[in-house]
Amino acid sequence: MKAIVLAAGEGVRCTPLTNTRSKVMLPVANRPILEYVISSLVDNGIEDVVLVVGYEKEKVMNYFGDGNDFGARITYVDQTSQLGTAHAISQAIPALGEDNGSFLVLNGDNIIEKETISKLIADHAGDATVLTTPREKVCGYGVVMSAAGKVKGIFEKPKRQISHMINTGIYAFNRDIVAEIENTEISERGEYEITHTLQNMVKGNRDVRVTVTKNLWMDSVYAWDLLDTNARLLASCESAIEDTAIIDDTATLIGDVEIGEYTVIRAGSYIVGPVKIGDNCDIGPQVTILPSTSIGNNVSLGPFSYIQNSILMDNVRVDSHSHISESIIGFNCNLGPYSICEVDNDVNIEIENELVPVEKSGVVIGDDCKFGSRTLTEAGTLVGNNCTVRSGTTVDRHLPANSTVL
Ligand SMILES: CC(=O)N[C@H]1[C@@H](OP(=O)(O)O)O[C@H](CO)[C@@H](O)[C@@H]1O
Repeated sequence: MKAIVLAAGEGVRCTPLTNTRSKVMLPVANRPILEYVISSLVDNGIEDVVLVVGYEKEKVMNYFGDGNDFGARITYVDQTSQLGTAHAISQAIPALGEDNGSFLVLNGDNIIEKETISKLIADHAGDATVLTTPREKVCGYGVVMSAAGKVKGIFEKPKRQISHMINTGIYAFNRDIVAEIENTEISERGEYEITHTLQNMVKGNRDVRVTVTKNLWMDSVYAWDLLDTNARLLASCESAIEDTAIIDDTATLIGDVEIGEYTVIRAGSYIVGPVKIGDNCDIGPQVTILPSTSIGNNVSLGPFSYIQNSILMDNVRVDSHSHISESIIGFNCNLGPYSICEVDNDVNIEIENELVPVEKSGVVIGDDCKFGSRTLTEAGTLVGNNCTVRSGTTVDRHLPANSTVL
């Protein structure tokens, strides 16, 4: 069996983190989201992967290359205009080659594990099989109604809660889906949607089946949702310390802590897992890192800094006495001494002209930002890429990319 993975979209609601890379390349537990999808395929014996790329495709292609390092054989298909999921699949099908057997389709931006798709692969029969999962809130997803294992209706982002089974965006199709896709009309959202294709098939009495997974399937709709996904993935990490790492005798490590190559943990630092720390990091002295935190490669944390439930991407530098909690700090950021990322409960974050309620929030900072000393960034603030925040200032609203706060 071969697989088509859709990885062409931007993920606009994950702004500012998706301003220079697509959502599939955002790191959680120090791996891009797409790597979890590829691994779950390879673990199920599916090595031939057609990857549909588009937005910021070079970053995807540079990371995954021909797939060899990940145990896969990857063929890339460039979707130059993003005209919907059915369009993306139709562009990719020729790259499956002569093989006329059934194939899988997956979204590249949902985190899954091996078992999530094992049952779909085993169960697929009929013309198409849709993988669903139960969710209390189905808003923003495709919703599936079924009886006796057959799909009775699939509705894209309905206004009413008509079922608790959501479409995971993972399917097994027979090759003759091509003709069905060709007959799919453009939707009211202006796209060719595979859910529309499937609904047409149901109406035409084709054999469209459903299978359910209760295994891992996580979607990060907004940037701050990555923290939940990160915590869930870290929960299954195990202690592992590379031989080349240097841990001072007076440092305390509790629970599952992963430490990469050549990383130094200096005197008096206190780390409570689950925590992942990448390669070549310089931590401490006297740094506190609490669950559930992922720290990328080449990160330095100055004395007395405190990090909790956060994601720090590669090449971040945090100076002494800084406080980062419930926050995401993008690649190559520099936070001066006494930088505070404030945390608050019940914050409403404005995004894409919508106010989104968040139970507990810190801040999200895009790539290449520079904060001077003694800055305070208020809870729920999104800072775009390449911003400069001068010493002693408070950031109390979203900053567009390339802003300077004096
Ligand atoms: C047209 C289409 O394919 N919609 C899918 C797809 O929605 P997006 O908004 O494209 O992410 O993925 C969802 C799962 O993440 C699924 O629930 C939905 O039905």
